Amino acid sequence: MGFITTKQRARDVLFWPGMNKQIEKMIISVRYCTSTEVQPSRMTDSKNDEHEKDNRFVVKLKNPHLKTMTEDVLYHFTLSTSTHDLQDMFGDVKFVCCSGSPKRIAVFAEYIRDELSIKLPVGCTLENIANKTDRYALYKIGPVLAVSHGMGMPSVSIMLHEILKLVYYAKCKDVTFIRIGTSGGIGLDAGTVVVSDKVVDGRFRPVFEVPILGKVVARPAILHPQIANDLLHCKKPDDVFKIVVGTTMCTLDFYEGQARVDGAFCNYTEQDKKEFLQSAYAQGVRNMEMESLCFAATLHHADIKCAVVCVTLLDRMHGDQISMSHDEYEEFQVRPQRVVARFMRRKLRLGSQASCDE
Ligand SMILES: O=P(O)(O)O[C@@H]1C[C@H](O)[C@@H](CO)O1
Ligand SMILES: O=c1cc[nH]c(=O)[nH]1
Repeated sequence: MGFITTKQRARDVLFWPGMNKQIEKMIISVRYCTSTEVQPSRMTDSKNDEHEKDNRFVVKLKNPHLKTMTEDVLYHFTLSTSTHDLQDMFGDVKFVCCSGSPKRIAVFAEYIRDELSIKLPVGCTLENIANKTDRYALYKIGPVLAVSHGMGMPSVSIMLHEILKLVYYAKCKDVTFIRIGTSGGIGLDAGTVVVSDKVVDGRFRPVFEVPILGKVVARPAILHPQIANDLLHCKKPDDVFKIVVGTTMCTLDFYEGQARVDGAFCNYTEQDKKEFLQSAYAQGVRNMEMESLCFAATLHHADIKCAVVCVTLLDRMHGDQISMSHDEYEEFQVRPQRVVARFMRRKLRLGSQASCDE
């Protein structure tokens, strides 16, 4: 769990290889305020019990080497299979929600705690589980893991390798990953929430290319259509923002990669840029960001359902610079979080069954 009492925060618990499992479990249950202390999710009826036992839903990884390792260190999260009981800490995770910025993911963790009515024990605060490193931030809020991934695909890829191993060692079942991001919109008002139905690279190709052992391996980037559809239906009539579905272009860079003319370099004209954006729009592209391709391809490769939901910060048809006020930015970035919260409440059967009620 991601909860540490203020008293406990000061002293660090020592774990060592070969530590008696019972002692280790006790320490972890005190340190992370185990799931018995938070309100259990309502996915516990008899139908779901059967589902829980069904091994088809367990996270499996296509790496035979993992089975031969005596210890696996999830280096960028300062977690390890020999110092942490990952199953005890994370075994009940159903959703992994990801955003670029550690600050935004911390806000999301607090927000989702309230939305899912997760009760922290008296004196406990939500704590960054990866607080010994400044690479990523990681929070656990009942069945939700909230993790930051930094900017760009290399950073997302490292996060995904380690979080996928985490959910694998934790024996998590039926997990869904959702990227909750910001993006540049194409032909959309700023503040629109885009649910991606497809992701493409800067050349309109729905594949993520990874050079491995000197050869390019192309992994198809595929999102889960049903989840995209469910997210889209989490719209409420009184929302002040639109939710649309569209293709997301994932680029290697924020400036030239996204046809901006305001980077340090630019050897094309405003007209060239306009034509590129118009051509993208004609091909169904509604926003641009920098992580979705690696996200969709890696999770599809791991046979895990995933979705991408991003708010647009500007309409790229009208300019390149993002110059909104801080308050507007804060309000915009919470919009996709609200949609995802409704979706998770619905899946966890909290509140009304009939809709994505908040
Ligand atoms: O998850 P976020 O909203 O941080 O992702 C987008 C894409 C880039 O990483 C970054 C550029 O500002 O924002
Ligand atoms: O224009 C934008 C805005 C946010 N993120 C991007 O990648 N591009």
